[in-house]
Amino acid sequence: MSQPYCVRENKPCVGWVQRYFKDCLCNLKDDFSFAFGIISLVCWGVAEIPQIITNFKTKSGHGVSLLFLLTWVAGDVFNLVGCLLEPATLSTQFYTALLYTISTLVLVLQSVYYEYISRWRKRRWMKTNNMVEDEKEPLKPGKDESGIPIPKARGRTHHRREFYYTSARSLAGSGTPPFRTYMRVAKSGPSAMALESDSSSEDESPLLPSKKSGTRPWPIPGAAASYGTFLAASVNLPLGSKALMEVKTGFTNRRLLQEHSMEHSALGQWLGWLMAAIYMGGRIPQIWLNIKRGSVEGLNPLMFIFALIANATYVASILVRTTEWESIKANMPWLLDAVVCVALDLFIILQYIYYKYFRETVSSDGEDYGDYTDASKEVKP
Ligand SMILES: NC(=[NH2+])NCCC[C@H](N)C(=O)O
Repeated sequence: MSQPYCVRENKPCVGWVQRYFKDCLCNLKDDFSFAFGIISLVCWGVAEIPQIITNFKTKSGHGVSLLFLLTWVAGDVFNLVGCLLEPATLSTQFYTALLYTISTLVLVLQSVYYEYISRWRKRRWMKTNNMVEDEKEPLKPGKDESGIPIPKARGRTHHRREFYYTSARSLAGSGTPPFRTYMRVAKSGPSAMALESDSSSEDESPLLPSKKSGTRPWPIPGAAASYGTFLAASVNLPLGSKALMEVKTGFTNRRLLQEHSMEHSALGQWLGWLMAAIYMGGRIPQIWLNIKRGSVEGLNPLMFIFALIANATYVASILVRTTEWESIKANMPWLLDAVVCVALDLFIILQYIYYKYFRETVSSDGEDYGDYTDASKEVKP
């Protein structure tokens, strides 16, 4: 097989880059573009690790919106397929997509574990314990119970706090869900989701006294379902369509596709735009969660700092490579998405600074999940 060659520069491509990334670096612009691509790849590679560690330390995933993570996963799928089909995308783009899909899956699984599986196990354990206790003791209101501001308890995020301030007996009543908890009509769209207040990660409102009972039912990811409906409806998934066949064929060989780029780039573009819409919309649940809680505890800002750098260098890698309109146009969904995400991540980082340093009443040891230790200050009226 002949060594790929830079025609204009009259020299061979950079060997290892060609070998591992199937990319031909011919000049300084290409080198810079590739370097930016690698920075982006590394940043995405590490971006989610701080959050995974924070979740692990707090044994919770309440700081990050699960909906946000799910939109990442959904966008990642379109991104991967779009990158495969669109020849104008760089190979670093594809590898970056592969890398963050994997780390996001880890983060999603971890959050689901802490927020649902582990909580469910705790609740089961509590129930069993309460039943045993109820058999031993006659029913009488505990003296602490009257002083407990149950409606203000922040429930899910602070399940440890619940254990301290909510009596075993009041927890035992939690089998009865608050009114309408289970009979939720699926609403679509972020605003509808925002109105939901008693399920999923987005259910903390520490600043406003809640009208609902302090005892909490097993959380159903209602908002997740609503938002999923919204996303599914807005992207109009191409299942069973001719497009799916094209994707199947496309997977077989990216090189082959490049030869027939005109045939397939339309689908690649289409998937790219779907990806962009999903990614851009995905930040909304996180921004909303922060606003609703009036707090950023449990959220690791490093994830958004890395994401910001990763998105910025991603844009740079594309724009430094070429300023030809044709290529920029083909990369438009990826460019626009990354630019908008930079702005949204900046917003989230500013939100973090605001809530952490200007609004947060709890002073912790510098860790944003430290409020568990100081829960009484927030819970007591
Ligand atoms: N699973 C991921 N980290 N996906 C990366 C998403 C990239 C997209 N530009 C965003 O910032 O949302």
